[in-house]
Amino acid sequence: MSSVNKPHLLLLGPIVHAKKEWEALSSIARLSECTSKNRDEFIADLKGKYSDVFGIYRTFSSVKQTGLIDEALVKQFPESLKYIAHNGAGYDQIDAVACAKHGVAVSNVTDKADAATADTAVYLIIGTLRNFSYAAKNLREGNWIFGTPVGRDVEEKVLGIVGMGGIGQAVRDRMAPFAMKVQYYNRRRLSPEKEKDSKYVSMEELLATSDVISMNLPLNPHTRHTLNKEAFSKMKDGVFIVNTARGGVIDEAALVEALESGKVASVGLDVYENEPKIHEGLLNNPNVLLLPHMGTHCRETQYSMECHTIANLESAITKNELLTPVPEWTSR
Ligand SMILES: O=CC(=O)O
Repeated sequence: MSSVNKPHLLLLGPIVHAKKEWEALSSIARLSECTSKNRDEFIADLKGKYSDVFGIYRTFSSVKQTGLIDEALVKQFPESLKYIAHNGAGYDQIDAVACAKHGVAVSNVTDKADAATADTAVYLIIGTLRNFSYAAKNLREGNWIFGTPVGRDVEEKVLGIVGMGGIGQAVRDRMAPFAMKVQYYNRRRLSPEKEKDSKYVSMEELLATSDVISMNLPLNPHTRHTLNKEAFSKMKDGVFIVNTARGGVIDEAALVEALESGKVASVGLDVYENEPKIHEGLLNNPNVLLLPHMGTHCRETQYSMECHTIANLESAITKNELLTPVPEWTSR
């Protein structure tokens, strides 16, 4: 195939670990890298040098170049654009319904992100229960253990997992050997093979009976602020909350209020409502464990996520379908 006849793939954001695999796509595609510096420039380029683009590889950080892939942006897409392969499990930066309406299929990374994200949740669950973040800071300040509040045992605590997809199940599998009692809420109950020893409960019951609540559901218009003021009021006093999903599934202001009142004993967070901004009430609270959205920040996971995203585009070119299209596309 001569270069002019090959479909045009646009790289939006960096590929760090799978450069060779991306380059290898040049046998079937014309590859280019997005140079637009902001949304206005990107929209102009969609009418110029990207006007024949067939597929886009995008990363979470590329939002700096394009803004959200919302309906307004989708309306600017050239006719030629048929596929967006997102390198990430969560694709809340993309209005996948608007894309589907305009005939653009979107894929995300499915199981490749599960293990590393679940490992992060495990760290946050144990770390918040045991006050490890507080203790580490105290030690560095020369206070040894003095002043570190006494923690809580992990064993026998009831862990409530909200969202029992691949990541939720991986959290369950990791925490069961720690003798936590695992219950979960999911839109649909899992099959007995997938459910294993975890107990399916209503959201109301999960809120009322969990000692630790782990958020593992995607962010979308239905799940925004799943934990809000009302939800916090239904929880046990002194509950622990962990979030490795997306900040927006929790109302951060209501969370800070619940922490300040003691309703919530502590939180372990990897994600925030307005990243990279973090609520002052969290930043200034020594009794919380905060990470900078690094659930999949490890080499092997990032490599396999990049490869998976590339494989989605390869499949788009060779088979005219994505390997892991998002549900908004399959159910359109
Ligand atoms: O946050 C990370 C991801 O969505 O993969």
